[in-house]
Amino acid sequence: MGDTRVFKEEVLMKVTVVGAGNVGATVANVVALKKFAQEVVLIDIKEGVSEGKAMDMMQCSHALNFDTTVKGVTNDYAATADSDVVVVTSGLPRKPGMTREELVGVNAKIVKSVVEQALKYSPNAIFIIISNPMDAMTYLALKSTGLPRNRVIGMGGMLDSSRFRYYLSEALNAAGHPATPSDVDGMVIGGHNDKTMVPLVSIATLRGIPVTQLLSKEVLADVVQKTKVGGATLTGLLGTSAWYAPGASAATLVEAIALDAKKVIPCCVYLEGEYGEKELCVGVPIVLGKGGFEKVVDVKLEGEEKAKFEESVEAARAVNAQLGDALK
Ligand SMILES: NC(=O)C1=CN([C@@H]2O[C@H](COP(=O)(O)OP(=O)(O)OC[C@H]3O[C@@H](n4cnc5c(N)ncnc54)[C@H](O)[C@@H]3O)[C@@H](O)[C@H]2O)C=CC1
Ligand SMILES: O=C([O-])CC(=O)C(=O)O
Repeated sequence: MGDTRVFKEEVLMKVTVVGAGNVGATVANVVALKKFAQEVVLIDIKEGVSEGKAMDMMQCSHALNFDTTVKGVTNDYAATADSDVVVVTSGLPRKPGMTREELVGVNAKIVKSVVEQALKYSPNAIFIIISNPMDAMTYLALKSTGLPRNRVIGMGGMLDSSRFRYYLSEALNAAGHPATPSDVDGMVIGGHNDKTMVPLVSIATLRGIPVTQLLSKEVLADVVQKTKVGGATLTGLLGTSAWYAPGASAATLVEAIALDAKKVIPCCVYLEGEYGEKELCVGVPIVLGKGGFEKVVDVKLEGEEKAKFEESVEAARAVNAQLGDALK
């Protein structure tokens, strides 16, 4: 079968994934499949679950040809020491009928405690926050650790943009323009919530052709609405929230860091005046490379999209206000 190792000396990356549930296990699995990391440590509080999932993944390595070591541990942060990236998925998922924001109280305690423990053992790590409500959890992780803002990144925009591309491709196909989600370019910014995320219709394209030239206003409004409630739709179908696309999206962020890819990806980061905002974390396009986020990319927002982004910022601030004592 030959040597399939793809590690370069400078890409000997160690990744910790906190939470070995649906999303965390998927992140670990996709990171291993992508073959850029030397080691993935999966950690959970449930006895045996991380160990079992890691063992199951390692037993894929022959069939799927990867050399990453996946290790599972229960509560043993020493095993996570010197990780380059820590992905935080620990916490409750929502059930059908709930909003992500309803998870704020219970997940704030979990996220604060795991970030503090992980940081003790991996003082140089970049943190990727997944737990919901993600924008508030990213803000909490940043404020409670005092880390520089480039090392605390929330994942939501990558996933919401994938859903936007998916729904755009469906609408394009129905209108007689053959398209797969990967033929479509589209970005979602703002908060990761059902009501105020901002799919940027004005700059979405099918292989360079503006979708506004191919789809009616009514169809585009429907695509936007489906994108916004994409997570709730899946939660209704599954009885718990989604994991395949969330896991793949998080692994893609880890990969961009590992390979110093300098990819432009919408992520939730702390703003210091960009987009006219400060003192909160919300989704905007950033350049992602080995130092974490290297810069915020400015998209000139106009008209309705600008107003919608401002609404989204206000919604994110309102959830941050509920963090209360967790921020102390
Ligand atoms: N940002 C995003 O785009 C997305 C966020 N999510 C969020 O990710 C989180 C995880 O979702 P799922 O994996 O589906 O849930 P899950 O219930 O399948 O897994 C969560 C895991 O976290 C573990 N956990 C709880 N407290 C812990 C602690 N203190 N330390 C370590 N592990 C702990 C649990 O034992 C469980 O195994 C939820 O908050 C969900 O809302 C889910 C999908 C997308
Ligand atoms: O919908 C949820 O609660 C989980 C999530 O954030 C997503 O899938 O977008």
